[in-house]
Amino acid sequence: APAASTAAAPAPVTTAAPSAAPAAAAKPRVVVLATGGTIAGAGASAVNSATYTAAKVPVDKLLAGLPELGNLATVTGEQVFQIASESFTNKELVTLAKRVNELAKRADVDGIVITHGTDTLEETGFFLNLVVRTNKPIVMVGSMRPGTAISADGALNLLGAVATAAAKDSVGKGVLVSMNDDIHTARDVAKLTNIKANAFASQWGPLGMVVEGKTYWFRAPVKRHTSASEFNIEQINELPAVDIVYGYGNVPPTAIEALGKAGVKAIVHAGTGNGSVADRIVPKLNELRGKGTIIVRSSRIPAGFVLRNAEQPDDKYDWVVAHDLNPQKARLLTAVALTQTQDTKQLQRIFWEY
Ligand SMILES: NC(=O)CC[C@H](N)C(=O)O
Repeated sequence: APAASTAAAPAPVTTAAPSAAPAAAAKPRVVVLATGGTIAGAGASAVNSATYTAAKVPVDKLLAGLPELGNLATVTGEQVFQIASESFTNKELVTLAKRVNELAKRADVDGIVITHGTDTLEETGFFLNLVVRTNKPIVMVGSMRPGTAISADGALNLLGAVATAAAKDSVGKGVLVSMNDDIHTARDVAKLTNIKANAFASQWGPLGMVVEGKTYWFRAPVKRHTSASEFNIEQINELPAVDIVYGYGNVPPTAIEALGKAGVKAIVHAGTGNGSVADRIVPKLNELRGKGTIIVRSSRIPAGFVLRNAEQPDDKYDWVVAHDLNPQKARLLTAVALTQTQDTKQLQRIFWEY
């Protein structure tokens, strides 16, 4: 058998028998970073599919319960946090992104899986997609039922996520979300259904599927991400204050006034319809814009996109539109972009490109 040092040599063009290098050496190495959520949840009984405590089970136990992972990759686990994802703050996002970045730079890591609560999974995934400069697969995964429930979905989702992180054809596709047999780009995906296992959907469709530990692809992202991003977590230590106000009938200006007083750097307005803004709210936003606050016009509608200068004269008001990003993702892109520029033309370019 050839020495192990020849393993990286170009593949022979003959049909000679494969080298007898140990199988373990050829296996992709995947690190599972655990942050909590239902995938680490536990309930009182097997019928408790929706009533349970999230973030209980440590990563070692999750991995030990799924020995089949060893057929796909050499898997190691690391507990980063043990929280429900609604309690994530900017601090956790930055800490996690820095850890993912460190691991992605290591020669002995081929892919990274992040177990996460589903409530803000799309936010963390999109943030990583913007700031971690790597081509290596980064795959987010969660579950809708705790491991103690009948028909728990966590084990299969985790198997799919490790398979996706281990797959060579996942390279360069940015941060992915592997849930319920689907593979989504973290940029497009959102939690759109509660309770049920098919919680996640992308308005432009998933990228592919993962079935019995094998990936199948049908499309690829066209927006800038990871290695093609102008942002880099190595230069980001904190995020500026950016918050969201919601649009609805009879909305008072109270929340906007409070955010203005709190000194937020930007407000994302989650408007009705095509990002429409109530007549009494417009002057409140413009008053803050006059003081330098960035105004981003998004929509509470989960599909379609906000068209610039429709519904509101964005050029005249010097506002930015969120394109097709939902308000929570628009918050993150605004915060990341503000670490580089305050210029609204640049900010709008960034919203078109990412
Ligand atoms: N299905 C879930 O993961 C939801 C549990 C919890 N609210 C969380 O987001 O962490």
